[in-house]
Amino acid sequence: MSPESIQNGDSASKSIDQRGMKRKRLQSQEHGSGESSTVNGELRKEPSTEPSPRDDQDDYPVGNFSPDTKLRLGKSISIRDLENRPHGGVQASQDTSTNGRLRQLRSQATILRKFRQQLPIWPSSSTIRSFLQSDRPQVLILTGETGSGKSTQVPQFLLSERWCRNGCIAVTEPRRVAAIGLAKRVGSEMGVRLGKEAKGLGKRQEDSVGWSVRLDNNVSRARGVRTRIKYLTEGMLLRELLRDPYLESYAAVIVDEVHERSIGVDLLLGFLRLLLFGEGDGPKRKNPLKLVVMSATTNVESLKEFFSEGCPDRKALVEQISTEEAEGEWEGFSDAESEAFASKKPDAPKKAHVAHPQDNKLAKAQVGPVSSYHVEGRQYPVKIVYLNEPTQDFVESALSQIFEIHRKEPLPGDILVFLTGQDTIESLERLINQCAQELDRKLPRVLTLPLFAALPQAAQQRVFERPPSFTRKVILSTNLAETSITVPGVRYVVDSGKVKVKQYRSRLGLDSLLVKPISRSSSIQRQGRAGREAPGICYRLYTEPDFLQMENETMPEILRSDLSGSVLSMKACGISDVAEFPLLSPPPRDALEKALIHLLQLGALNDSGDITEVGKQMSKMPLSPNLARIIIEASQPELDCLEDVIDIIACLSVENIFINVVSDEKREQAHEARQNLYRREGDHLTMLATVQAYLSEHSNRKAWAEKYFVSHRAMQSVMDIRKQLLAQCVQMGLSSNSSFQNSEPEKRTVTILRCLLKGFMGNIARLMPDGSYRTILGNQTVAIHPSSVLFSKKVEAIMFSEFVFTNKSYARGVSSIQMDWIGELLAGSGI
Ligand SMILES: Nc1ncnc2c1ncn2[C@@H]1O[C@H](COP(=O)(O)OP(=O)(O)OP(=O)(O)O)[C@@H](O)[C@H]1O
Repeated sequence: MSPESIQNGDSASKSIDQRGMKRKRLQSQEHGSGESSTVNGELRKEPSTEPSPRDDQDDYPVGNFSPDTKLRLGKSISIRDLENRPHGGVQASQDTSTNGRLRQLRSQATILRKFRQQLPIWPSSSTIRSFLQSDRPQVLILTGETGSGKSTQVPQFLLSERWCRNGCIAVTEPRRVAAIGLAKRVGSEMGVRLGKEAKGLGKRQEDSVGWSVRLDNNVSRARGVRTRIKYLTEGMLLRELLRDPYLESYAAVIVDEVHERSIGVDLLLGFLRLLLFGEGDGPKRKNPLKLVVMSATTNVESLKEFFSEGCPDRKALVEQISTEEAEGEWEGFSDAESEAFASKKPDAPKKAHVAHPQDNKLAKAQVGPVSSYHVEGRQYPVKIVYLNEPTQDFVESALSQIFEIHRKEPLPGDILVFLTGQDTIESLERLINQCAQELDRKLPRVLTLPLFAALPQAAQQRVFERPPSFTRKVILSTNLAETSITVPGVRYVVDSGKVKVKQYRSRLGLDSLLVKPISRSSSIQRQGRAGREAPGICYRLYTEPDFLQMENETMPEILRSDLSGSVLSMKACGISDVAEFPLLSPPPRDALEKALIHLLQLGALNDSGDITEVGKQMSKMPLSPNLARIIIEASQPELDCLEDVIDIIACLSVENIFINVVSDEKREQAHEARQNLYRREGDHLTMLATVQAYLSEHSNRKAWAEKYFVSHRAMQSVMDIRKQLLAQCVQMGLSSNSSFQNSEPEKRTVTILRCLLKGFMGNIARLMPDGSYRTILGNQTVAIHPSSVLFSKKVEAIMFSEFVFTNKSYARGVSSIQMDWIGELLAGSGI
């Protein structure tokens, strides 16, 4: 079985309408963007994946129920019953008025309340609230099994607190798909309208739940609407900090899935610690902020230590606890005691009960600024199955595991498979579709759905939809689905045990992408995507000894990444001495210095290390400093190639716009078909030509993409990102006039490449006499990646956008440049 043999590409065609290459400026409308899915290997045309007005409504994801989940509501109602009713479980009503809609939402919330009451976290509601009741800033570190109800319930528990009555709760999630899914679910549970759907109710206040993620800010701005809970990605809250440094619009912040230790989480924890405890200047807000840090798998002690270090009352707190311990009145909360209390075990230590804040007014006043609590219990068991022998090829093992489950297990029971990236997902998708065509007709059909970051948002949301009847969903995901999300219907998890991680090599100043074993914490999170609606099974495609050898936790991103973006965020938020910024895992000093130097070279900082105007603009963009610098350069009136550069950057933000073909025959066909898109200057201008040709296609973009072996899916994401970047540039007053389009093509090409060079000045290599390329900074040998249009070409120097290390060091996204440009650039940047 070869993964590419299922391609539907037409025979190669050389003729691209040259007029079609000229596009309308600023055009970002999609045409023919209907996404396809594959049911039993047959391509099906689905409705357009462009967000429709219904996408923000909770028509299917009224709680995203799986069809047969019994709510355990007592005798008669199952989720299937609910789904069969319009509006997720409310009697059919012709009343489409606002009041009618609100009534429907409320009935649905009443039904869901019974489900919520069954969650392991439910009995701990008042305990959790009592940790945050003092009139000082407080932190609660909350742990509990996957699926116990942390992400959906904790914000709702806090809403009724006195200190929260007029505020909003921000809940951060590592990824947008989780933020949107949770907002929808919690909106249904609360019985309120979501985001912009809430319009206000005249004299009465209307409560709402919203979300804010890249490309999509769904928060109502209507008068009379109070957004009570807002789910957002960590990056979005960091950006809000730039606008509202004291986060005055929030009464509480909940940082969810802290174990992921993304750079965003670590920076947020640092900013929040400063905001809560001031450190030097005292707390910085009028009302004390409450912070809850949550995860199923985290190191509670290190978090406690981190926040306690920043807390000015720390000494007093420690003394107070120890005095009272001696008196036998206050025990604080050891995990065992909390657990015993939460589960109301008859043998719970009496002292723990006495010490419980909700039961003891004195103790309530003494709950310290930093506490921790563990919620005991999980909803449904998940059986773990290991391989007996290690596998050499996890894609093939996943394929046989999927079909074993499919043949053996009855419906319902969708399968969620964890893989490393878009490339492995797409190969497995093709293999599954091939095998599915040969399936016995008596077996259910198979619907494969990919899920990775570069997928357009609407396509990502499809994994939450209910499959057609007699069909099993097989979701192929990166670690995007690893935490926070509940994919309805999933009973089986297949875990490859691998993840693709970015690793920064500070000596070389280059990022590389590596496939590595996951940590135990990730493995537990992956397992936890089953057992959320019914008992489940997790098939680990590794042996038990391999599991035991895994690192406990994933290495924090801040210790393995280029820190330029983080340092820029700190500088933009007014942190002058970044080495003093509180971080849970402080990175080595030389990594910080490298980042400072890099930002200086980019012109984001001045010689005194202060942020410049250019740096401030860069910090507002949802891009790495390199890419943000390129955009600013391109918007200079004398260069003025902003829109072309945006098209290239949008392509760089997805994994690959071209379909990865494997066999020699297909490769030749693809090469032939793409001839008119290829540019001799290299990959960046080839990307630009491809976007322009795609935009000029008005009849059927999907067919166009197939014909040129271009990934339609990737191009849809490119269109999304492009639209967002154009809007962002307009908002920031960066614009271009049309004269650039009229200038000579040769001159335009040089201008674009020189703009790119401004951001990629660390990624340049020159040709050596022996025919190899060596980087100018770092003196590292790199080869041009086989996927590049410049593969095996010899040019005097190259610039590249990505460094990949597989069996050797490769430059990916390569353009040919001239040595004299480099000379001018280096002279200007003071390197
Ligand atoms: N979108 C949804 N559709 C259906 N059920 C959901 C949805 N979101 C949550 N649930 C149900 O609510 C339960 C609690 O989910 P929640 O996300 O609050 O748990 P959690 O403790 O935060 O889990 P994790 O640590 O894995 O993120 C889930 O196990 C599931 O049964």
